[in-house]
Amino acid sequence: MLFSFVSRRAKQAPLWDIPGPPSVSFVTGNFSQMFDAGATRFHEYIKETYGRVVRIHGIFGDNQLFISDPVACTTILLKEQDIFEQSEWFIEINRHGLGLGLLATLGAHHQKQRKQLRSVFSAKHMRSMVPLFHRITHQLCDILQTEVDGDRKELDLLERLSSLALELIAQGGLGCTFNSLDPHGKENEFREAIKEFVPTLSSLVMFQAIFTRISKWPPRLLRFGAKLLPIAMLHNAIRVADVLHKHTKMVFDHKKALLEMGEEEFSHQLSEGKDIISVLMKSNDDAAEENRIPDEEIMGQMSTFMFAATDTTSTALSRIMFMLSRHPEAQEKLRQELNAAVERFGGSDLGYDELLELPYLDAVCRETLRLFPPLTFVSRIARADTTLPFSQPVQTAHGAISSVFVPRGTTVIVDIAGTNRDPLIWGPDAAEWRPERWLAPLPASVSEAHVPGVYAHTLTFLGGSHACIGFKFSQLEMKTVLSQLVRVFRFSPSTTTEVVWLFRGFTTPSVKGSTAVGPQMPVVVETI
Ligand code: HEM
Repeated sequence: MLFSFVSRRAKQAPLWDIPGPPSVSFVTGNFSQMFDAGATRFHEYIKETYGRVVRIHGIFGDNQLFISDPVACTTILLKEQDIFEQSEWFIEINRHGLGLGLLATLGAHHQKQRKQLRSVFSAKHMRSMVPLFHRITHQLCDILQTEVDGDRKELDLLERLSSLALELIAQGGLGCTFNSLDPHGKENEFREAIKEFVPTLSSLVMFQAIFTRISKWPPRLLRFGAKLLPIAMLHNAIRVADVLHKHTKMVFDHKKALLEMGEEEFSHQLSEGKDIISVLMKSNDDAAEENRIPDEEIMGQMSTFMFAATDTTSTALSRIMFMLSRHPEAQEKLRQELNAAVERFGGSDLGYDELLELPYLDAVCRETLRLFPPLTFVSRIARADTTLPFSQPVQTAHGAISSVFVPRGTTVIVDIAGTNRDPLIWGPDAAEWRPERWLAPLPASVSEAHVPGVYAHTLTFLGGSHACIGFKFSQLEMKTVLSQLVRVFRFSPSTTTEVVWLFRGFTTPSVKGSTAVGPQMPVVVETI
């Protein structure tokens, strides 16, 4: 272990020349700055100061690259995606915590799973989700109406939008409910376990090296060993994983029993059998034996979707509502577009085609997701020695270089936010929130940059084989929610508190001066 550490440091010599911030700790390098509450500002600072390719220090002087160069990103995410893979730690911890879903597989196994899931995330199927999304959003509107009581009131919108996001994926993804939007709904342990998953993962980071080495041990043995150790966070991780497994199994078994009773019974579910997992199970049932997805993997996808869809969606929705509350003219323009569409189409809820054809609604979503991607970076590890090319020369102490040798084992971090707000791509106003930019042709620099993302020339939903599989689902959720909220209510900033956005894995809102209370986003809500 020591030998491989030392030999990797020696092979990393070419990386030492890449400019970057000084290390602040011999043990943890720049990690505290990379991950603490002010991390987003640090990420912006190092890009502004050192450029699109930055060397940062990891544990014990490990050299890592923080990259927003589009050509380097294309190599990492597309051209050499088989070399730049998720770390073993990420894959193994997800396998133990969430099960054998998309976040726990690589290579051919992962490709096979993506293929199996393609049709359930297709536009054809997404269309049938819209009435369900509307029904859930109506529930939120009813709650807000009761709270506002025909007047205006300051409310923590984050809490309401998080419950909404959870219910959208629970019903749309799994066809079950957590009663998150029921004012009398009881605490639900599955819901709590989903919320606890990210903090639990973060608490285990210090066991990363040892866990990666023993993760293939039989689960019973691992669990037995962990329980013997007097370490509360390990016991907590086992509890969270057990709750997730217990509930996904319960939902799965229920669906399986309905499926065996026949099509009619199956369609009597909350989602009328239109949720993602029901569609998957139905097509699996119809598939030839050799093409069937094992039950264990379907259950793994269930926890994976719950985990991947909840905080990302609530963060995105919160940021959109935050920006609209601070830009009343944009909010009014959106409201007018929505009202005109409802009048034109003669109904109160806009359908799939109508939602997708509204330019300003689309511009508000694109601009917010460009400037404030819920996941601001992703990490990959080079599984083999390779060379990373750049779009423009990087200045080092020994002259300009147009590529760098990256030895096996090096961590590269794709700076999603930095790429999305790069002034060389988006122009001098790249850091401004300006939905209007999407209503005119984009500058040539945008298409010429060839950013390897699946959405709107950005990396918000990433690109390559691990690109977000739920990005169409998520687009539709956001548009459906906005189409109702903005027509029924007016939103304005809190008059008593200031909201600050802090890094907690996702960039989440808090009240300045009371950050210890946890995430919240007070906004004044007024009935129109
Ligand atoms: C605004 C909302 C969302 C954003 C910004 C987002 C972003 C992302 C990103 C950046 C990744 C790549 C992570 C990595 O490779 O390390 C990803 C993966 C993934 N997302 Fe999303 N996501 C969102 C919503 C959703 C929703 C609603 C679902 C499910 C219905 C979903 C399911 C997934 C899954 C399963 C993966 C893993 C894909 C794979 O590894 O093949 N996401 N997402």
